[in-house]
Amino acid sequence: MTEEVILVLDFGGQYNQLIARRVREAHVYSEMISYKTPIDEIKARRPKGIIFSGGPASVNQPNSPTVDLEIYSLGIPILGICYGMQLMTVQLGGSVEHPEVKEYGKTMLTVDKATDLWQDLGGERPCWMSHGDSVQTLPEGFSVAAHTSHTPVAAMMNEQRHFYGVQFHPEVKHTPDGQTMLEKFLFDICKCTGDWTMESFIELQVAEIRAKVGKGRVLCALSGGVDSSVAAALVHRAVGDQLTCVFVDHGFMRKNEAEQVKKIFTEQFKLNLVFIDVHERFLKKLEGVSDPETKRKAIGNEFIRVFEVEAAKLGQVDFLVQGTLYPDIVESGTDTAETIKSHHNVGGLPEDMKFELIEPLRMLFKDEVRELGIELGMSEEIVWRQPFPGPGLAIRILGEVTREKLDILREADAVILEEIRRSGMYRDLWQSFAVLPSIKSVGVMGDGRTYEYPIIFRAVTSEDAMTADWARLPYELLHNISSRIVNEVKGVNRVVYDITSKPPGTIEWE
Ligand SMILES: Nc1ncnc2c1ncn2[C@@H]1O[C@H](COP(=O)(O)OP(=O)(O)OP(=O)(O)O)[C@@H](O)[C@H]1O
Ligand SMILES: O=c1[nH]c(=O)c2[nH+]cn([C@@H]3O[C@H](COP(=O)(O)O)[C@@H](O)[C@H]3O)c2[nH]1
Ligand SMILES: NC(=O)CC[C@H](N)C(=O)O
Ligand SMILES: [Mg+2]
Repeated sequence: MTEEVILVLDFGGQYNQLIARRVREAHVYSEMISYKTPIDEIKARRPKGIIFSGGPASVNQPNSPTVDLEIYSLGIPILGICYGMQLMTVQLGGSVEHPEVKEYGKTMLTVDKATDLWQDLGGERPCWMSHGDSVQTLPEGFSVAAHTSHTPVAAMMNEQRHFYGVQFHPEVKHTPDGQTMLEKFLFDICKCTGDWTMESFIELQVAEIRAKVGKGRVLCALSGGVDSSVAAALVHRAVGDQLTCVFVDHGFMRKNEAEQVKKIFTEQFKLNLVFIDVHERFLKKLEGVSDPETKRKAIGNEFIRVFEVEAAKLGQVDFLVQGTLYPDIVESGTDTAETIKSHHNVGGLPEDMKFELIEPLRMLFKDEVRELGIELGMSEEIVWRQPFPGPGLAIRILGEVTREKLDILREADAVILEEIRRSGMYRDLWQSFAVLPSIKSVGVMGDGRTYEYPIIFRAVTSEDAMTADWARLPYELLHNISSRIVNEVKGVNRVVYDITSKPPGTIEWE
């Protein structure tokens, strides 16, 4: 196995990680790193190629993100996408301007030079655009590879130096030939071999984890969800008995969940496993807290404090494994991306945490993790579980969390899951769950007036949680869920269905 890597320099934007993911789909390992990464670190990785991502800034603004000029003298092929192409243009002596007409969405591209990335791709083909700035004058040694009706330089290249720029986004599915172009960059230009597989990812991670941990002890935060289960299996393969998994029952789990996780994990895995029930502690921490970010941070903090107590019982523990995925990181905010919500395992961690984190999945998306889980021989029952957020029901109760609201929500949620499973749609849905707002409405039941909570039912489809759509469920199923909740769950007199996609909504309500 070769250890070739393509580095993606991140200049911002919520969807940039898709670039690295598309490269991995071509069986070449890829990671996205901040544009601020020092050039020496980039050189030390010895990438076969570098991709500059798009980003929200304009290269003509003062203090817009940039990269060390030395990058152009390393002899490594570079592909600039959108902002990345504009940056390459100005750094190499060309110019970028802000024309009257902007291009957003599907646009026809005319290929002028069907060589290199466009070998066998001549003529007209659709691409997906999202830019306000455009290349005005080419840097020396570059020629136009493609244009559109509004953008004379929609793609450019310097064949000698192996520098390429595209104004459009080859990483999105709306550019049908995008993957083909990327693959030409990887294989024809960067000369990658394309022998990267999940199996090789496992080998690489196992070796890295062993080197990092040495003879140390490791704690794994295990929720029974897909990500932490896969992370635990991977780390266990690397360090065996040096690993202890800790499941925290914070009281915000779903109906019977703690028992189910206990059963699955003691039956299927030979891991050191500790279950701790600290629901009183968590509930107390959330007393009087209703702001979503405050809640998330309080939960993230408390998780770590609980792990510290467990670690102390084991003696010296230096490492904490979490099943963090890429979307958790980007939503929590990065150098370039705005904070949407602080995931408990990223933005919610306390500053004074002493553990060193081991997060082998931090570059991956959920479907890649599922593939990895299957490769590791995990059961479908675990691999295909719908995601459940670490803070659990606490972020599905809008406003203050109380015992009463938790009980109501838990029962309503159980009805939903039961009906969804019965309908055979469980796997088709990314998530399906109940939310409890802290408001009440008037109803009439058995000729009497009621004044009780509504339940919000949310069901979404998604590929990676970065975007999602509300599920078009059959009316009959909606009816069953609604009538069962109102009839069976005390304290609820109304059910509403959330028909908001992401964006503009998020999947969870807090
Ligand atoms: N109840 C819990 N006990 C211990 N660790 C937890 C718990 N809940 C979450 N975590 C930790 O936080 C991480 C992030 O949670 P997240 O819900 O994103 O992942 P997951 O539960 O492993 O998988 P899934 O996304 O399928 O629910 C987990 O991977 C795990 O390390
Ligand atoms: O472990 C987690 N800790 C968190 O703090 C957290 N917040 C959201 N989520 C899950 O992330 C995905 C995207 O969620 P949103 O669309 O609500 O931002 C969805 O799958 C959410 O369930 C979390 N998972
Ligand atoms: N998507 C992008 O990278 C946009 C680049 C730049 N902000 C522009 O509008 O042209
Ligand atoms: Mg989870």
